[in-house]
Amino acid sequence: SSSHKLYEEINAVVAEHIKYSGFTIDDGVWEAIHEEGEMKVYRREMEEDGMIVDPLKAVHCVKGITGHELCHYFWDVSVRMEWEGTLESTNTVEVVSDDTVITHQTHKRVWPTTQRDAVFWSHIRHIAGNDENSPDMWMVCNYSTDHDKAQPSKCVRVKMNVAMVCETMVTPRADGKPSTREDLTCRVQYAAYVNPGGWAPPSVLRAVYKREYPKFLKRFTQYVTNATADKPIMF
Ligand SMILES: CCCc1ccc(-c2ccc(S(=O)(=O)CCO)cc2)cc1[C@H]1C[C@H]1c1ccccn1
Repeated sequence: SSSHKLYEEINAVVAEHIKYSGFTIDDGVWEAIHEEGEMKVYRREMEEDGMIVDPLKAVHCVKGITGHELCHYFWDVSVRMEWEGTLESTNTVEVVSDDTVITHQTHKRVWPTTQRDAVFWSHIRHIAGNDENSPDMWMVCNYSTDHDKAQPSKCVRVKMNVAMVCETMVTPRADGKPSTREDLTCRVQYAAYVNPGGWAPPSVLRAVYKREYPKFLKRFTQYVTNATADKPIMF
């Protein structure tokens, strides 16, 4: 229930991501590391106590799906192993409410770094737009948290703050018939702040992120396109 102690933090993190999801990348500070069709991936080089904590931002445009659908599949832990190629295991340690779960997941080891795991709350939210300058958005935030049911493990625990923010464009049909998937475009903004939790060779980490983030975004959006193709539109 929204009285749960987490909601104060959840609301603050959501507000922060809405503030920064202005869908503008001030090119001066963000370095493009990957461009493929509509997908553009950027990073800023940043270190904290000698550790690489490069913030990552990606924008994408996906035809034929809605922001609600993309966020639903990003939030739904039960399908995560189907699209997240770097995951070794995932375990839901608490269902906080019907829009918030706490998950403990381990990532496959990325040689030569030590294996990582993450414990985070994952919250899905619809932000109803009321006019042009406050668009209708769907958002999922994944934010590191502690949980006594998350077994201590051999892994190094990462700290992360991730947001998937989506807007849906529907082109009105000339014939006034109900929209079909050809009329849909989902504009995606993905932001990730991952602190690796322990030292790893900077060059290795930067190479991993440069390789893995575009791969994950491409594989995830393809997964949602396939999963929704023959289903009614979830607006
Ligand atoms: C040493 C750092 C290891 C490492 C820490 C963290 C993550 C990571 C965590 C969460 C999310 S997500 O967007 O919330 C989707 C839910 O899984 C994406 C990535 C990935 C890696 C490693 C495995 C690499 C990677 C990097 C980027 C994308 C996918 N995998």
